[in-house]
Amino acid sequence: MAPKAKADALVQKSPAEFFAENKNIAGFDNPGKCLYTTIRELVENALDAAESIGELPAIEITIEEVSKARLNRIRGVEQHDRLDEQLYQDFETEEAKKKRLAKEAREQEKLKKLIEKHGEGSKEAEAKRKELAAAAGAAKPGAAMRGNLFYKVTVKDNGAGMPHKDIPNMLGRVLSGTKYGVKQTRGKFGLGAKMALIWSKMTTGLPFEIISATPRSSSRSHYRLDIDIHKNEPAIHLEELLPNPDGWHGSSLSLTIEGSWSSYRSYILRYLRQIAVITPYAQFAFTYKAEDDKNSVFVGFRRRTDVMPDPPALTKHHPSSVDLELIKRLLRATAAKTLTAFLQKEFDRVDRSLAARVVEEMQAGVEGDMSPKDLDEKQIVRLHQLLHEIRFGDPSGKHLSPAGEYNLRLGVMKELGPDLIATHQGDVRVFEGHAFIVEAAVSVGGKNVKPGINVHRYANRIPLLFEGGSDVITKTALRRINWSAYKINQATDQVGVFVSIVSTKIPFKGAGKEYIGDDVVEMVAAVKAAIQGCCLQLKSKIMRAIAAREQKQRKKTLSKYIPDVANAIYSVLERMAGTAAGDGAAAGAGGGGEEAGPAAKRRRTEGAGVGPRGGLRDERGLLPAVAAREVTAATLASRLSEYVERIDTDMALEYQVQQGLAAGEAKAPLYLMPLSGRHAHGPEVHTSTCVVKLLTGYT
Ligand SMILES: Nc1ncnc2c1ncn2[C@@H]1O[C@H](COP(=O)(O)OP(=O)(O)OP(=O)(O)O)[C@@H](O)[C@H]1O
Repeated sequence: MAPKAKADALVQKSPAEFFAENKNIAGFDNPGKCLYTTIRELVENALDAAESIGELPAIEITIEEVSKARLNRIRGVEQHDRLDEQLYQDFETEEAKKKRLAKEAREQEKLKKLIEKHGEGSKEAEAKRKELAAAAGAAKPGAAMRGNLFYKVTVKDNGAGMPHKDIPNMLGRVLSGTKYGVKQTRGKFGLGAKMALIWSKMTTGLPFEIISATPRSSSRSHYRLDIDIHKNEPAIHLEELLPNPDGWHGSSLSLTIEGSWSSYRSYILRYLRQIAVITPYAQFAFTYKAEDDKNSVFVGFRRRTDVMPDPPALTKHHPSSVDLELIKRLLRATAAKTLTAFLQKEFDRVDRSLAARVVEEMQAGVEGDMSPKDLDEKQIVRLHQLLHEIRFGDPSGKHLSPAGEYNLRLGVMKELGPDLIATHQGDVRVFEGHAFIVEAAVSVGGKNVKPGINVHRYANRIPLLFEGGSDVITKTALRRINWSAYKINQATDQVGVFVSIVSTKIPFKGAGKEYIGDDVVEMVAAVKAAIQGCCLQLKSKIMRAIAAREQKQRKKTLSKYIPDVANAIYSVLERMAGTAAGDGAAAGAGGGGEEAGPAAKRRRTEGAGVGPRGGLRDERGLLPAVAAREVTAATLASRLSEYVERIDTDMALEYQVQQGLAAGEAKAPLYLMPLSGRHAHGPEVHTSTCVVKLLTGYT
């Protein structure tokens, strides 16, 4: 008989337990990704903290390798000598070892042959070498473990710091933070730093080390704290106040975690490079301290501007964005005494008269001067329905803080140095009652840019590096833009597409904040419009560049033939000059063969006048000058070169004029000089925007 199934026991989990068990939801997938996400969360907190007090961010990021032996010393664990080697993952039998070594020898032989065939340093040899290095690592027992090491991660900022008493809850309680309001911030969920702490707890067991000071504080808070995952509560190991003699403000947060620098190094550096693009007013100093110093890395991203965008402002909930629960929460928390005042005070775009009209519409005994706390369940439901049915004005978007076209352009120029760049900032748009702005930059060329469309995504000025395939920005750039219409070759041009979305609500898919879904139609349209705005500007630049290139090529081609043409013409002229009296055939050939005979010869030899720009012929005619060696092949070549040069300038000018006319603006040089009493002026030309006085001379 089958055993009787036991009813599943009821278990309750704290939010900390939930996220510890499902850490991939928050971007903590594997040790390498955990190292990356830890840095990301701490850097974004640092930027938010500096910008919140209008301070130009200066952020130091340090990753320090911690060997297992050192970690054990820190944790007070004694050195462990193995008793039974066979128990361990990295144990290898003699036979397996022999097999592995034989295989490695065979592969080395193949590499030798490739070097003989293609040469040392060739693409083929290098590819094989890489393959061997990867295979050698993976083939050894226990390899899966070996890439992962332990790292002490420290991020220090010059931001707002944290109030002493709030630090344990801010950093030791999952889902607690100061960024839940309707405001554009990099952080949102009150989760990131705590996830890093949970990861640290799961892998090294070491606590958070925090030093923080608020502006003008005479002391620095020093905490060593941990999180009780079961209770979702901070566990404080050390709490002290240190003196702050130099008035420093900011925070320094340290964690020791397991990670994999080797596999996520490129992501970490790419992330920093991209955050430097969108935040050129910030300064980042990144140090990787390896146990073996020759593997250490330092990368600095200097501040390129002191112009910081206006900080985002806290705004009110838009009526169409609230759900039933939120309305109840607002009703419970409000200080407003009347329902009309409640609507006016708690919601965006609701003034006194609109609030009164909404109350009127609620009917069923609801009065404007009743206390909002007296609304019963049915009345609240009615209010919720009305807030979603009534047409309210759109949020203004003034509370948002886009990077700005200036910063975006500067950042791209600084990091990529492209040949061409265009930027565009879209209008404020709205989805689900939240304002958003999309900005874009599209660049062509530059250093380290691969051929094709290279998409860089930003949300609330955070670079998004993962899950690009599903993101609204990637999908729009790759599928919804007809690049060839803008003279851009999608496959071969080195195109950088930078799109930044800022909003009080970014529709991220998941708490890891890695990508924005492609299902918000308003966002799809705004992203497309922003990219197209850049492309339109680029198109005219590209067409101008193509015309200039073609012109250069034309000039090069013409110039190439000048020596041959000059020699050919000159040899004809020489013959004509030497045999002018009787060589009708030669003269006919030299004149193109369409006119022959003595009269035509006379016209040619006597010349048809002087060229308008001081040509080759003088009053005696060309042939006597040739006969006297006053005109040589070199003279002809030099005159032809001048002509090609002049045609080039004329064409360029004509092109410029046409371009100007095409763009609806005729261009002419304008000279400005200060007027003095000595200047006499004659007639005046009045236009809609200015008066032009024509100078007639000095008095
Ligand atoms: N470097 C810092 N300076 C000042 N305050 C900080 C700093 N780091 C964290 N905080 C405070 O701690 C809170 C919690 O941070 P945490 O990273 O856990 O979540 P968050 O940034 O609010 O949201 P998210 O999970 O989306 O990143 C923040 O809201 C902020 O108030």
